[in-house]
Amino acid sequence: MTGRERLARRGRWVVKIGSSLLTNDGRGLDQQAISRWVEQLVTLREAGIEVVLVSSGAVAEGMNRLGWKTRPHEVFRLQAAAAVGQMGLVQTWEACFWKHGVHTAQVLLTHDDLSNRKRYLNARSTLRTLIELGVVAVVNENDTVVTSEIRFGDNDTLGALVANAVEADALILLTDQKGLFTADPRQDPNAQLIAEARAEDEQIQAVAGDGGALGCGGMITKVRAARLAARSGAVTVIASGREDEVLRRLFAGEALGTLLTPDREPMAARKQWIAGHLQARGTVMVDAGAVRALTTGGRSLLPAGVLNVTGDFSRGEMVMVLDEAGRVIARGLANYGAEDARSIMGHPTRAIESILGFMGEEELVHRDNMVLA
Ligand SMILES: Nc1ncnc2c1ncn2[C@@H]1O[C@H](COP(=O)(O)OP(=O)(O)O)[C@@H](O)[C@H]1O
Ligand SMILES: N[C@@H](CCC(=O)OP(=O)(O)O)C(=O)O
Repeated sequence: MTGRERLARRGRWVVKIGSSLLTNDGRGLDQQAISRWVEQLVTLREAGIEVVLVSSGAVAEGMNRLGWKTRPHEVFRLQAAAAVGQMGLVQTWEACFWKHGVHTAQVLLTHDDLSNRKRYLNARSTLRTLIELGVVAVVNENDTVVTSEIRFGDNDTLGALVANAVEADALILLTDQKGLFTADPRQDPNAQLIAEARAEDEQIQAVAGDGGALGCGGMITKVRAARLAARSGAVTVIASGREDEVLRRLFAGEALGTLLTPDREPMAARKQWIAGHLQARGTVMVDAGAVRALTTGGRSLLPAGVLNVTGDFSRGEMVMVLDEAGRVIARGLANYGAEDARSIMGHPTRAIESILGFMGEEELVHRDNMVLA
């Protein structure tokens, strides 16, 4: 399946919208553009895509509200502007989504939140819970508390780390250019659009230049973000947010913008990411039939094959799957928390609803979320 076709499947997208787009090149929040993106995001959700939004623009909108014409250099001024502008950003997103009956949530993150293991897991769990609740998280950097040394600065990197945390299928970076060009089109009118490349390709790093007056990082940070996102198997698209119906058309598989793909098969990358970044919070002991189904049949783990559950894990957390001798045969993300898992273990799938009072997934651990030992 090509990267473009993958976009046309149900899945999870992290959509990042840059400052220059959101603030209409610094003239204030572009309410019309924002409501058009929201309409498209709502359509995607209806088509089964789970959406997390990364919204820049706090500093640019703060500057606009404070009447500042040039971006200050002092961190404390940037932080003050961000604090002012963030109010406008979240108000606008919330009002637009609410017209469609969709709840939003403000999530402000720092570098520490995503590099410290415990906080990373907390942030991941909050984001995943919001997704499950059908709420659109509107993520930005927590500009008012970060110091210059630990700032992301640009939201491309933040978008990629959020894509890792929620194991997204796609990172969509909407910006003011049609995609990545062979040179900065602001400087070189002959620059050509690159339709597709490997995220790891050294050459695309070389052609990416820095940003405009309002944005931070330019294409350099977008290309780096694509490499980061590829670690957990996400494809990245850099496309113009000004293109009519850009999100709907990408979902329809249209070749818009620049597609940057992981070198490894996305599922393998994603599984490796899960295995390397999450700690097991419990164990699930399974019978010989389940061991065979998992190891030689490439199947998911159903509650029927489970003999014992230990630990106190929540839905979405990692568990170790053990055989009857206590050997680890796999690790994977549990679809049910420990208590529910204990209730349904040993029971056929059709009994889940009557035992728990609701029906979640058929599997206790889906094979896509499982890495064999
Ligand atoms: N090779 C390139 N292709 C396209 N744009 C480039 C390239 N190199 C540098 N740029 C610049 O990157 C800018 C987009 O980045 P940026 O200003 O940070 O926007 P955003 O706020 O969307 O992150 C473009 O306006 C463009 O001038
Ligand atoms: N957190 C900052 C984002 C900085 C920024 O401009 O990022 P970007 O537009 O992604 O280059 C803000 O909201 O202003």
